[in-house]
Amino acid sequence: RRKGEPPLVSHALPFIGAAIDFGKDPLNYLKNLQSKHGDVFTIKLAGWKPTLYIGFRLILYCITHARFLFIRSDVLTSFFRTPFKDRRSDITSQDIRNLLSLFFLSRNHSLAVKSSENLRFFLETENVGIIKLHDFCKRVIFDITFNLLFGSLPDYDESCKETSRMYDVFKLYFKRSALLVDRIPIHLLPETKKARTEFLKLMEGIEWSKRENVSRLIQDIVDVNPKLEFLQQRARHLLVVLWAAQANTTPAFFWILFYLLSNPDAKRAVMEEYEQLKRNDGWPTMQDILGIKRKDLDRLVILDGCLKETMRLTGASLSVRKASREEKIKTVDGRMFSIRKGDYTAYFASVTHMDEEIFENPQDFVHDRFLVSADEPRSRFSKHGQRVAVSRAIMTFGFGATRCPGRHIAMIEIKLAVLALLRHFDVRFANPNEKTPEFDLSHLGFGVMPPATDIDVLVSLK
Ligand code: HEM
Repeated sequence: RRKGEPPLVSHALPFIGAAIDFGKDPLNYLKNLQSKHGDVFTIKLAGWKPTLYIGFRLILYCITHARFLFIRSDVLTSFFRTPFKDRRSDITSQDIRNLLSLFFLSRNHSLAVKSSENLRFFLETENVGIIKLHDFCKRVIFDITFNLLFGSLPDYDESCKETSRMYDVFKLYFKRSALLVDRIPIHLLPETKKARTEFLKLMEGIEWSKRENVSRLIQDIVDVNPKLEFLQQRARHLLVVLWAAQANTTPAFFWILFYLLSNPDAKRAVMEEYEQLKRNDGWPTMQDILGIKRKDLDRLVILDGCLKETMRLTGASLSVRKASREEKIKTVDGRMFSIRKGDYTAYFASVTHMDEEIFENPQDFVHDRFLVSADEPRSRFSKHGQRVAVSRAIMTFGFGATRCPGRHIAMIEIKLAVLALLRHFDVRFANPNEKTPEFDLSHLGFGVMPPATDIDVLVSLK
């Protein structure tokens, strides 16, 4: 260590360093180190050495290269402007069809009808069915994301088949993809490698000129290099975007459903608020549902609060930055730390999310934790006597210039999916004493941690 640099934690295992302890129980491990080394320290973690900030509200100088990838607002508008003309007579309820098409956010509301095995099952049979909730969420989010970003084929049935084919391959790739992010070489994961090769081929084979409603984001990527020799690179880029758009949205959708099902008061409050707005106050009716605007959704403050609470409880993003020059970091208590050019720095969101000074009983799901009344300040959270904005208190989407560019899409998508499902279906735990599943820690650091085990839910048409 040079003078002024953060303390370097020593570990019993030289290369692996903190990887095993961090992987087992990250929050307590970091808190323990904090009590020994203070708010800023450097650990060794499987070959790299990130400097971690533990204290909240450190003053961070800008030490990153900005890696912008904006999803343009026209993508959002296109969600709502696209007509949905595929009306099928074999759907059980007009309402479901309309509402589901709304949340599938694209002309091809494929999931509503055919391509989702689960939904098709209960849409077509109207029977009570038991489904695996996490599997269901994976399928739903893939359908939404793929059709939203990549558009769809003009022929409805062909489009549904294509989505199904893509999903079957993607799910094999997705299963172990967390290990790739952890830099495990893909040749050690033969099934994942095979699925990736197959998926890239499917991507390379897409005939873009024949598709409808391709999002601007994807169209721009496609247009950047239309030449044949770059098809493979382009396919890889597309795969990364498709992955990023689902890896966290899927578990977030799972967890909000789980918490709402576990907290009847919360579920009731969410649905009552929705029904009331719809009844009284200018919410678009089913007929003009395409006129729905983001500001309409923003009025569902209870639902918004439940989603924020979900993101707080399950979000474990590790925001990593590489110093592009030598820099000094100043903490709120006035101490300075030197960071070398090329060093990695990291902030682990759970440290804030589980901070007892900011959130009372941080382990609990409190559905109205983020609700404020008109006469209250916008945020009631504070640390060291200073107010903490909600956008700072929840860091599941990361922070700063590289904060997730898909965060608004994700929030809208999840809210609409929750409303559509709970409005039209009775959803209950198959086991009334269902316990909260453990987190799958292999996703630690990415965003939202998925459940380690799936749960059965009982679904029937209302
Ligand atoms: C609940 C859902 C989501 C969560 C929790 C989430 C979280 C994150 C986080 C933590 C990052 C890294 C931010 C940082 O470095 O500070 C990120 C990056 C990214 N996310 Fe998301 N994300 C979600 C949904 C989405 C969606 C729906 C899309 C696309 C439509 C998306 C696209 C991306 C992309 C492209 C990046 C890389 C940005 C860059 O490197 O500049 N994400 N996300």
